[in-house]
Amino acid sequence: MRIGVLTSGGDCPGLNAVIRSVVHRAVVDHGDEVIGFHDGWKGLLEGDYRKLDLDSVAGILARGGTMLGSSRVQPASLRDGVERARGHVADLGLDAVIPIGGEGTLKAANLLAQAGLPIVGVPKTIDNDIASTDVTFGFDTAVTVATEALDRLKTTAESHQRVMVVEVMGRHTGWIALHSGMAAGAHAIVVPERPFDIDELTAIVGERFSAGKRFAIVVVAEGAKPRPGSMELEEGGKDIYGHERFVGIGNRLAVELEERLGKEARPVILGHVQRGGTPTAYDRVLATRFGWHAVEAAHRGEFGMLTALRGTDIVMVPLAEAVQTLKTVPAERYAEAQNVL
Ligand SMILES: Nc1ncnc2c1ncn2[C@@H]1O[C@H](COP(=O)(O)OP(=O)(O)O)[C@@H](O)[C@H]1O
Ligand SMILES: O=P(O)(O)OC[C@H]1O[C@](O)(COP(=O)(O)O)[C@@H](O)[C@@H]1O
Ligand SMILES: [Mg+2]
Repeated sequence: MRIGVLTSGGDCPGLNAVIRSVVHRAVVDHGDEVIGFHDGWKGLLEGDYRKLDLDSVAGILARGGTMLGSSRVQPASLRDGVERARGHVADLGLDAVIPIGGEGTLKAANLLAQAGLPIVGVPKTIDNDIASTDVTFGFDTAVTVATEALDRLKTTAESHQRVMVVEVMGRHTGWIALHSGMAAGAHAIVVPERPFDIDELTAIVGERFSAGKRFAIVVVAEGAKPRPGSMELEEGGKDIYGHERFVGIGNRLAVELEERLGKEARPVILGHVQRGGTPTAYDRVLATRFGWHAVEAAHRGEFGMLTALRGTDIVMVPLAEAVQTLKTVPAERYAEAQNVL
C-alpha cells in the first residue's frame, strides 16, 4: 500500500507522534510506502511531498510542532482544488491519505472523502472541541502548560494584591480554561459556552478581596463573550480563512475589573506557549494509538472515517458525523468546577 500523511490547521503537541506511529505501523508491519505532504492541504494541492521512512521519523516522538509543517488554506481554494488533489493522489499511486487536523481540516477531509478520495482522518487540537472523540491529543499538554502558568501567577499576584486575568486558548469552547482553572484552583472561569455578566464577575472577585484574600485569578478563554447588554465588546471581524479575529478579552477584562474594583489587575495572554514544546506522556500515547489505528483502517478499506477515543478504546467514526457539531463544555461540567472556585 502507498499512504500519504499530512498535518493541517493549528499545530499541536503530538502531531509528530502520529506521523512516527503511521510510518512504523505501515512500513515495518505492513511493508507499505509512506509519503508526507508538506504544509497541510497545500502540499496535497501542489503535489509537494517527501518520502518518509524509519530514519526520517527517528527522534521526533518528544518534539512539539510537526516535521511536515502545517498551514491554513482558504476553504474556497480547497473546494476548487478537489480535482487537483484527486490528480495527485492518482499520479502518486496513493491508496490512502491520512490528514491529521482539527475541525476545519476534518471538514475538508469529509469533502474529499465525499468526492471519493480514500481518506482516513486523525483528530488533533489543543481546544479538545472535536465531538466524536472523548479527547484530542494536544489538549493535555496545553492544560499542563496553562496550569503551571496559573500556579506561578498565584505567587506573584499574592505578593502585589493583584487580580490576574489569564487568557487561554479556546476559540469556540472553554475546555482549556475549565481544566486549567480547576487544576490550579482559579477563582473565576470564563468560557465561551456561558456568556459572562461583568457585574457578576466583578462581584465574585470583589467578594474574595472583602473576605480578606489578597489576590484573585480569573481564567478566560479567548473566545469568551459578555452577555448582551452586560459590557460592550467590539467585533474583530473574520480573517481570510473565515476565523473570527479576537479583540483581546483578557486585556479588556483586566481594564474593566481594575476600574470597577479599584484593585490592580494584570492581563496575561498565554497564547501559543500552550501549543509549543514537548507533548505530555498522555498526548504521546494517544497520538501513537491514533496513528496505529489510522493505518489499520486504511488496510481494512474503511475510508471516510476518523480515529476517535471512546473510553479507553480507539474506534472509527464517520467523518460526516464528526463534523456536524463541536464538543462544548456542558453545564454539569462547569458546575463541578464552580463548586471549587
Ligand atoms: N468548511 C470547510 N470546507 C473546506 N475546507 C475547509 C473548511 N474549513 C476548513 N477547511 C480547510 O482546512 C484547513 C484547516 O482548518 P482550520 O479550521 O484552520 O484548522 P483546524 O483543522 O486546526 O481546525 C483550512 O485552512 C482549510 O483549508
Ligand atoms: O495559530 P493561529 O492561526 O493564530 O490560531 C490560533 C487558534 O488555534 C488554536 O490554537 C487551535 O485551534 P485549531 O486546533 O482549530 O487549529 C485555537 O485555540 C486558537 O484560537
Ligand atoms: Mg479549528
